[in-house]
Amino acid sequence: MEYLKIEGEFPKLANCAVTMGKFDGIHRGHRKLVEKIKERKALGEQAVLFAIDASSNMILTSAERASLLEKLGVDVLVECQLDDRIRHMKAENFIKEILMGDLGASYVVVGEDNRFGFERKGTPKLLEEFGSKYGFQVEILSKEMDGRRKISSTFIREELKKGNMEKVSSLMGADYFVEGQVVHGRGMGHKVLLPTTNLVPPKSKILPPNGVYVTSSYFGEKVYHGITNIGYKPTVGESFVGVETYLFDCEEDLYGENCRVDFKRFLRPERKFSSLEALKARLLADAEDGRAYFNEGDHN
Ligand SMILES: Cc1cc2nc3c(=O)[nH]c(=O)nc-3n(C[C@H](O)[C@H](O)[C@H](O)COP(=O)(O)O)c2cc1C
Ligand SMILES: Nc1ncnc2c1ncn2[C@@H]1O[C@H](COP(=O)(O)OP(=O)(O)OP(=O)(O)O)[C@@H](O)[C@H]1O
Repeated sequence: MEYLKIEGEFPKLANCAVTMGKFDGIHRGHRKLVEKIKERKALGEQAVLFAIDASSNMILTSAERASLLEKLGVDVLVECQLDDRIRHMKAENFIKEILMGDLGASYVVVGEDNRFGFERKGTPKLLEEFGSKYGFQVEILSKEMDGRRKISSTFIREELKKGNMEKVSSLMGADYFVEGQVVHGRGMGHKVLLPTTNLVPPKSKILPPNGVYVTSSYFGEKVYHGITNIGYKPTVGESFVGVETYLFDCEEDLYGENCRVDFKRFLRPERKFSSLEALKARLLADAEDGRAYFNEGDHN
């Protein structure tokens, strides 16, 4: 996949099947649009995703989103900051200058309530009018629903803030995750409690509430089930929010490795324990709850 971060001028592309929007989280609705642009590859078009980059309070960081879109089969990711030029560009000019002029769109697909351009005046109907006048095809998709509510990044952020990880997974069509390099903690876990892997989550990413979760940790193709604490470790006191995982049945040295932690279910809030012994007893009980989750039904 070609990853084009726009700073100023847009690249000149041609014969593109384009979808556009903010695309934070890549949820089930977004995946439908990605499938549509991929279908157009059979006609010799490039599958292009035009994403506005919000860069803070994200479900996925820009790098995580790029890597996911590459796996999903997007050919070109055009990522653009919502700067003054884009914010003030009239919808008609956005279609003419960027969609038609720069991206050479031959096909555009958006959701039915997509809005773009200055004051969000651009609509799917406007795209259709330009499409029939200038000869590019436009497809408007109905919204992917969860019961009676439309799936959106806003909906996912709300559920993430509640720690409702099963709902988040169902809306996204994949688990919420945190990625990073395994770093050294203070080593106390290993000596007094249980061995753990520590990650420092990216600052731009929204985290679910501090607490303990059932997780799967991926090291390349290798996966370990486990339980993860998000928080400040109040019993011992830490100055930053960490993501710390006890991996079941793992005796490997994983320091320095890249890891992706997929969040499955919230178990309990983080709390301050009166002693490390009390914390350890709780961790062992949490581990039993975590193992029970993976023995239920088809969880993996
Ligand atoms: C699954 C899990 C749950 C945890 N829950 C808590 C908690 O509720 N309260 C707390 O103060 N620390 C909690 N911790 C963090 C421990 O305090 C931490 O493992 C210990 O302080 C060792 O940290 P270190 O690796 O930085 O030495 C938890 C850690 C894990 C892995
Ligand atoms: N549930 C959905 N079903 C189909 N298409 C969708 C759905 N949600 C968004 N889209 C479309 O995906 C593109 C990107 O959407 P965008 O990320 O901007 O909105 P969103 O997911 O509703 O997020 P937010 O809540 O932040 O507005 C747009 O074309 C939008 O219409």
